[in-house]
Amino acid sequence: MAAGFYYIIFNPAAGAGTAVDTFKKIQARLDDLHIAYEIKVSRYSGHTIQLAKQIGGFNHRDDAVMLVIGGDGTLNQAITGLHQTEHADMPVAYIPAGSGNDFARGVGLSQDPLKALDQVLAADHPTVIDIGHYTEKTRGEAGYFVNNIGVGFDAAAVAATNRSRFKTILNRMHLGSLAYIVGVIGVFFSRKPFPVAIYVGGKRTYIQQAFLVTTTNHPYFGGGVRILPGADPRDGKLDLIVVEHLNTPYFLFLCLQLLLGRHTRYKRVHVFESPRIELETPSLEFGQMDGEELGSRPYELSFHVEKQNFWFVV
Ligand SMILES: Nc1ncnc2c1ncn2[C@@H]1O[C@H](COP(=O)(O)OP(=O)(O)OP(=O)(O)O)[C@@H](O)[C@H]1O
Repeated sequence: MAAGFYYIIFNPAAGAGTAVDTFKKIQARLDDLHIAYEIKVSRYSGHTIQLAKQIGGFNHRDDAVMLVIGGDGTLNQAITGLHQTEHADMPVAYIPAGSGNDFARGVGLSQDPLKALDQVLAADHPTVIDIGHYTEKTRGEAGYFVNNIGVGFDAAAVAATNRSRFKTILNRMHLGSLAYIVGVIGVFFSRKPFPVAIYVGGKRTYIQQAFLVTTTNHPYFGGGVRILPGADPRDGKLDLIVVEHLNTPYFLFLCLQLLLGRHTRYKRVHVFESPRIELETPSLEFGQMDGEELGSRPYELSFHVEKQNFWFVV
């Protein structure tokens, strides 16, 4: 079955505004091909959730696909909104147009918008890919993530990057990953290790000196860093990595090994894989979800994996 209609959700703020050019290219190609669509533009932070709720709530077509043009945060919000309707099974197509685009990397979707559109248009049935669901008990929140949820180092780096005046400039130069690296260096010297308790398969693991605690759906985070090369977004499991910080030189060594893809072989790097994972941090820590800030708090998180219909071929 071919897609008969595309509901487009477009975030013009994604990629520090570079998504606008991407959107124009996609629209021109759809018009050339006489493909039917309707555009909904995200006008403020969080608006994408409302737009996806409207699409899922009012759609009556069996052949409709929701096509998201934006970054990982936009995709997250579109899926979150769709899951608040009776049409959570509507397939989601995606054109990466953000700064990091880790989901596209993680599932094998091209970073080139027109090539990604070719992958979308080549689909004739939904493709099922894992997404994560989380519940955060400290503040009674719940939701979905497509990439990862991090507590500690990466989340502090996201918070620092978002407050950085360099982010917009670097994004305009297509150097969004560099903005994140600047944030990483900034927090590296300011954050302290913290204790974390992990619960997987009925077993509790306590780690006293955790620094990075990231639960991920696929290998990438932070705009292309392969944090967990073995994480597979189609295996029905989530992966959790905890990197300890014993002292600065050793942590720097582990970071170097991470960049070389060899970090998981060291005993101060802990990897857990399961459809269900729980963790608790007693201290106030930063959190991030798909690159969006979750705020600072003691975290009590439960994760499980769910299946989502997507619409593209890889
Ligand atoms: N019209 C808008 N103006 C400002 N912000 C918006 C608007 N629409 C959505 N947003 C917000 O834009 C933010 C960034 O979106 P998104 O994550 O898609 O892009 P990105 O950060 O550039 O990409 P990535 O997450 O892939 O690095 C989200 O927090 C979203 O709520």
